[in-house]
Amino acid sequence: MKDFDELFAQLTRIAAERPEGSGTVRELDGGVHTIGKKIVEEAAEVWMAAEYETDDNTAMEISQLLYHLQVLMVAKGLTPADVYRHL
Ligand SMILES: N=c1c2ncn([C@@H]3O[C@H](COP(=O)(O)OP(=O)(O)OP(=O)(O)O)[C@@H](O)[C@H]3O)c2ncn1[C@@H]1O[C@H](COP(=O)(O)O)[C@@H](O)[C@H]1O
Repeated sequence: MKDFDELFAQLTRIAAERPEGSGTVRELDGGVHTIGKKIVEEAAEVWMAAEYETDDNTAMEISQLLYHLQVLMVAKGLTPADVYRHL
């Protein structure tokens, strides 16, 4: 099991090393517009899961939203510290 910071470190590494077959690399290559659309889509899936699905499905959709938010952070050069200082 990994936490937010561990996933961010993994995605930062992937962005630098660009391993073959990585979905993260594909998404980063799509750019901020593509990543942004994915975030909106996943946010809607979180909402629908919270209203109509199980808690476990909701947690899974939240994890996917967090992943796509992190991909956007990597694309923009933002770090978790940049976000945490607004919490
Ligand atoms: N946590 C995630 C994660 N959450 C969501 N996703 C992506 O988001 C998609 C889920 O979106 P949807 O529910 O819309 O499913 P979908 O419509 O079939 O997806 P698409 O066709 O839109 O890609 C998945 O298919 C993944 O592509 C993730 N991809 C990767 N990770 C983590 O990131 C790490 C690096 O991933 P790679 O770069 O692919 O190696 C992995 O080890 C995982 O830990």
